[in-house]
Amino acid sequence: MKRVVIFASGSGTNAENLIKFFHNRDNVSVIHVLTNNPRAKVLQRCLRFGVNTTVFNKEDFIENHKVLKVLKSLNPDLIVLAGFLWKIPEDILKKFPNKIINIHPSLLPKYGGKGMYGKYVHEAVLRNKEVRTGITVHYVNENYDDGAIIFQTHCYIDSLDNEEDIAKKIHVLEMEHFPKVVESVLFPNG
Ligand SMILES: Nc1nc2c(c(=O)[nH]1)N[C@@H](CN(C=O)c1ccc(C(=O)N[C@@H](CCC(=O)O)C(=O)O)cc1)CN2
Ligand SMILES: NCC(=O)N[C@@H]1O[C@H](COP(=O)([O-])[O-])[C@@H](O)[C@H]1O
Repeated sequence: MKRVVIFASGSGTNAENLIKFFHNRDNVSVIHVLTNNPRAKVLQRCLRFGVNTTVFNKEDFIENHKVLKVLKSLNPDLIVLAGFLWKIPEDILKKFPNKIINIHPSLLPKYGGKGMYGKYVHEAVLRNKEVRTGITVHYVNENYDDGAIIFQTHCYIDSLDNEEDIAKKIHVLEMEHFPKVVESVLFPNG
């Protein structure tokens, strides 16, 4: 059984989508969700599906390595960042090399890096009058949005689209593709 752990900071629609996708599989389980936000809606979603959660603060994450200790006890095969808004620190990266992936709501390398998350990405895409945007799933390294790209797919931006319209198009792509990308990472040989 492949063990998947998710980090999320907000609504958690991607986390829920992954939990549902793997819910009745006998070879993959989303065993735990961690968040830095005690008010994150992802916590309610996990409660509904009986998925255990951990809420942590900056000290646990960076100073006392409590999050690393939790991850070691969980022993995940894959760590998935799904709307997680803090930088994964060196200690976790070193402990789980090539085992951490992230979903980003743009066609990297464009519109990535510090400050580029959620609506800020869509606003920048709009501001620059892009005709296409999309999603990228990539491995996580010490920088934001800089790791090896695993998957990308795109959608088109219509002239009347606003930031919310783009967010909806991105959401559709994420719901459709992310679980299958996670599965392909877990089982690279099919
Ligand atoms: N080591 C890594 N950690 C994380 C990565 C990564 O690629 N390497 N990806 C991010 C997710 N992400 C984009 O996909 C991202 C999230 C947040 C930010 C950002 O600028 N955050 C702010 C803090 C925001 C807040 O606390 O509300 C900041 O760092 O000042 C950029 C990119 C997850 N972790
Ligand atoms: N740079 C990271 C970033 O912007 N991630 C984005 O946050 C959203 C989380 O939605 P969710 O909480 O409903 O899954 C998703 O669109 C994800 O691509």
